[in-house]
Amino acid sequence: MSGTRGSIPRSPAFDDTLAFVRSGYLYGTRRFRTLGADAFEARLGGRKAVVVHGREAASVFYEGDRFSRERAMPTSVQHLLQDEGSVQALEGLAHHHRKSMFMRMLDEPHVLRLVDEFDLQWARVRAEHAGHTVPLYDLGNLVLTRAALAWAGVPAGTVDDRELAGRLAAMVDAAATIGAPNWIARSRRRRAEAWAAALVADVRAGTVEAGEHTAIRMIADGSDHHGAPLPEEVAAVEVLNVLRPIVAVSRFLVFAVHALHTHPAWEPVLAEDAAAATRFANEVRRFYPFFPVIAGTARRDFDWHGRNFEPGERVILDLYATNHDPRNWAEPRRFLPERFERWDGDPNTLVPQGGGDAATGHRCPGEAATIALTARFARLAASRPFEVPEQDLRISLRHIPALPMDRMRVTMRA
Ligand code: HEM
Repeated sequence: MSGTRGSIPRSPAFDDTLAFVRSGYLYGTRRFRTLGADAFEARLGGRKAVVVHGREAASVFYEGDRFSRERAMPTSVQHLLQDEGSVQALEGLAHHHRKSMFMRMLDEPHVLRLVDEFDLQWARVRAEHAGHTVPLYDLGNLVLTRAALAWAGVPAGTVDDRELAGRLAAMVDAAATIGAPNWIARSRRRRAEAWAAALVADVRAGTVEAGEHTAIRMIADGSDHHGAPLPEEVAAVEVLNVLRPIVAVSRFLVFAVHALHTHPAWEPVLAEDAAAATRFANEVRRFYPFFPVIAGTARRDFDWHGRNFEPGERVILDLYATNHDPRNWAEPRRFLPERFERWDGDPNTLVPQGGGDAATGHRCPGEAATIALTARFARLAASRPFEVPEQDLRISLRHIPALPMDRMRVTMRA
């Protein structure tokens, strides 16, 4: 264990937990600025961590198999978002094998089918709410839940979709909470897991039919890297790992409408040009706040930044600061979709869904689906299916995960 230690500055506070709670998404950005460094050491949640950001940091964090997610995030976050036995908890061969299932499930033909389901469900919900003023966030959760269920191959009528939408959304909404709200969301999650486990059992027993290439079928038939079938509870966790994040795209739908409302010049452009809608979706993902950070635990000894990292050390990659890093993004605080006309596609500069390579590391396998759904909805919204009434459009960067104050209320046209 050679190498130097201490070339990375320390945060001035003994413990940064309160600073993180107070500053939210801007916690890292503020410390990087005052310390004049792109990495610093801090105590967070009573444990030491090295907080890092930027292109190079994202590459070290995501490439080269240096980090696991083991004991990296507080259990309150871990249990709501991924949970034990999930792809995110795996490393090496086991991870590679499970990840390939997700990559197949979320390839281009599957993404196209998901967008088609989304279109159908949007048309249905739009008609159901004609003339009403509703929070777009809640509507998005419902549309995406229905689309995800149909796409995944869950037979219609086997689950209360409104209730499931609430449970899936709560897993993300309550991830950063502690105490009662977190416990309530975790108990709602356990009920969703029980439903998913029963569904997997029914698909395996043949009492519920799921189409050949559907996500439910692929997970029910899934095996580990030794060829053994996935235990029912692990398969259930992975069912939720597909449904929950599809529903989470609702935040980006809201942000897309926020962006269109505040930059109306984009409306005619999006209506005309599908490629512009993709650039718009990417700028939504870069500009607006979603997951602030991702934590990892070093799996082995390595040197970075003139410092030696030991196995078990915790590193926190600041995703928000990386997405707003002026070294890679000119005028990072301006919403400029046209910047993606010239973007070089570097996997470690645009990291709202992680960095590196999705097939080999922990980068999100659902990125293409997220971009396609957000771009599709931006185009739908540009055709003005609703009015945006007077409301509080502010987005507090202190609240994780962020949303506009009034959850983006819209009045659906008849
Ligand atoms: C709402 C948009 C989304 C955001 C902001 C998001 C964000 C992320 C991030 C930051 C990671 C990396 C976690 C890490 O490094 O440990 C990740 C991983 C993951 N995401 Fe997403 N995601 C989104 C949508 C999706 C979708 C649509 C799916 C699937 C349908 C999905 C499934 C997953 C899975 C299974 C992983 C774990 C991958 C692994 O550990 O190898 N996500 N996501």
